[in-house]
Amino acid sequence: MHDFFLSTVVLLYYVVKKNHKFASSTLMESSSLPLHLCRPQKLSAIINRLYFLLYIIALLGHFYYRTCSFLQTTPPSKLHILVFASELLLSLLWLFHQAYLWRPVSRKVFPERLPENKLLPAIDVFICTADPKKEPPLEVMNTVLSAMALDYPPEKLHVYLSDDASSSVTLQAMREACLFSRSWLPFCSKFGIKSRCPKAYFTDQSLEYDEEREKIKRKYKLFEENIKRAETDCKRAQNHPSIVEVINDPDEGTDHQQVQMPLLVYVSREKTPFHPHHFKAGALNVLLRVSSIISNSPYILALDCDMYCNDPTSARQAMCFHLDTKISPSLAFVQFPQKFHTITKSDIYDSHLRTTFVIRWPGMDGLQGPMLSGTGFYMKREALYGNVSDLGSDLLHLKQSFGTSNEFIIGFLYNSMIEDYFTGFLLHCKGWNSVLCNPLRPAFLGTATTKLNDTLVQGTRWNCGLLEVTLSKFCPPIYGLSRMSVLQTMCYGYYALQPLFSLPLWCLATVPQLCLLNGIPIYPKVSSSWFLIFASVFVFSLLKHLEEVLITGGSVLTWWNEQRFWMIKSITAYTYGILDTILKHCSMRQPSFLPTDKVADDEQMRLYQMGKFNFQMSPNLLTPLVTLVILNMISFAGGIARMVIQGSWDEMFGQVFLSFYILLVNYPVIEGMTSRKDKARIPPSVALLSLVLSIVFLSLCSMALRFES
Ligand SMILES: O=c1ccn([C@@H]2O[C@H](COP(=O)(O)OP(=O)(O)O[C@H]3O[C@H](CO)[C@@H](O)[C@H](O)[C@H]3O)[C@@H](O)[C@H]2O)c(=O)[nH]1
Ligand SMILES: [Mn+2]
Repeated sequence: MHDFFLSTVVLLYYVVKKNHKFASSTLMESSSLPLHLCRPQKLSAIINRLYFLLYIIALLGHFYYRTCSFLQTTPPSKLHILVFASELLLSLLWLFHQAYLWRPVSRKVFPERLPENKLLPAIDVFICTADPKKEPPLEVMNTVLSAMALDYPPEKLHVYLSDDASSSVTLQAMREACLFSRSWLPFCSKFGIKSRCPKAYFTDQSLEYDEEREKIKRKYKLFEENIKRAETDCKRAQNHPSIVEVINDPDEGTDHQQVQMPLLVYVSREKTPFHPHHFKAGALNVLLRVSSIISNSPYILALDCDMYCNDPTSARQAMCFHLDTKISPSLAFVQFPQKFHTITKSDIYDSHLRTTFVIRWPGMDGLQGPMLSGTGFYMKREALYGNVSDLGSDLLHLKQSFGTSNEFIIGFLYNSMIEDYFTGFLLHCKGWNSVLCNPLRPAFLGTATTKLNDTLVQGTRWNCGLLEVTLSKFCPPIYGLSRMSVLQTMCYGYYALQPLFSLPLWCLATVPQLCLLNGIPIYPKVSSSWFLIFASVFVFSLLKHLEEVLITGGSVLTWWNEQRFWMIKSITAYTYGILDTILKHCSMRQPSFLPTDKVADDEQMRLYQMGKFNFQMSPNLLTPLVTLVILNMISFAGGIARMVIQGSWDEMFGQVFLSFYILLVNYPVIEGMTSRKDKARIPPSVALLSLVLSIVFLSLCSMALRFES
């Protein structure tokens, strides 16, 4: 039986090999055919530019009105200045965002036109894990196995796992995974399996099982049990020596009669509590150095430990760009969009990051290329070994920021919590390009955060990371301007300023409301034609967002959820991102990168799937949000009363509507305070505290206003 199995595999191997020869000989004849095509999304570009024109006219009208009314009232009121400043900042961010919409493109690849296997370049796969509790070794091994099973010549594939926890369980799991891969890899190629992450493959209910499939399933179960048994004593060490273990060396010859396998290496770098280890960027740089000695492949695929390969052909797809001599000299990386398998249709926490991967990256792809996104990219190793001189700084200083090696002085950059954005930015500044590869079948699938608290903590970390770059000498809108095109600079500028969204949102959720309660109009009268200008600025931006969502396969519900979550994020994650950065600059807080939880308990998953907000979270994050909602409830009720009693609806309608809109969008928060009785509702203590805070704020400010006038 065993022999039969082996000979089938060997036979298959030769058939495949022969086919490749055939394929490559046809390639020779058709070598003029392109490996990929890039098509501008003409219709989108036309719509976007028309919208830009229309909107800028409305905005200019808006500014004109504000300026005139300032000139009429001397001195202009402080509250009006605040509101206008907020509107200006929002407009600036809007302007930067237009760069993404200017020239979107889409691409198509033809992997079947690639040269024969022996001409393909080698690839080192880097997988990072940091915490066996939050990132269970079984899941990590599934990612490792899916990478080993990539449809690529195995002798040209080297898989490295970096374990920042230095967990013996993970190391043991690697050995188990290596054993299992000896059955799994031949099985995948024999049956041409598309879904090569074992867990994903075995949970697919639609599969029919024959004898061989049953056999491999049993082996997987055994593998799973072995790891699960060990998982019970997972520790996350902070103080440990380094370990580099070659788990499977294809050259060692013990496997000579078996199927050829990729090299598999376990790496755990040394860590001491007194020496900064720079989180994921540090781990990636260690992998860069270790791999440069072992395999030194010219290309690198980086994966987060939860991002398994969902399409084994991604490497070949990426090579369609890297091997195209027309673009390859300046091509640093091919980025695949992040996609997730844990997301429900309603996606209440906007975990898809739809705007990023569906709107912004294709937009940048039409310029100099998308930003580096941490995972799912094929990078040219050479691009990371930068030319130091053009950073215009002394070597010692650079070593402090980027690590102590002379040879590998650049690698992934350290000064920011989001090493991907920062590293990608400097690559683009140095003239490298990138491309987005977004095939129909997702190349990689990961776990998105499905808990509100986690999503916001992650958002805080990202925004703090963004600000760290903005406040450094590499401030994107300034540093980028002389080094890349204006549009590409605007794209980076948008992210550089993104945390600042919190300022206008805080302002517009409090100041017009305060004014409403005190009878101070902020917006033009409904009966005046200026009102129309203000209304169109508001309505057009909503409609444009709706158009984008619908055109890219989303629904009205997606649009509404994204509106809400943008507000929530601005008030919480963006705000705390700013606060964290300030604290860090005053050395009152150490940078921290706690990995997100890749496992969800049943209760949490149930809430998420029902589309119910899970308010079990840090009160620090929840209180500001609830306070603003309560404040708007008060101003809305007060505003209606004022309109009825004084008949001032013409003057006050804008502000009453603003409060109403904020309440409407944030209805889940109101529901969480009032009608919900479950464990994940808003705790009454938080609601009470928020009520007190909003009353104190409103009364103090109202008193100050009276006092002034
Ligand atoms: O000290 C650390 C901390 C994290 N990680 C690994 O980094 C990866 C990403 O961590 P995760 O907790 O999943 O963070 P996310 O916020 O989901 O990561 C996103 O944002 C990061 C930048 O903040 C990018 O590096 C990631 O690729 C991107 O998916 C995981 O594989 C971790 O194991 C380490 O190796 N060492
Ligand atoms: Mn992640």
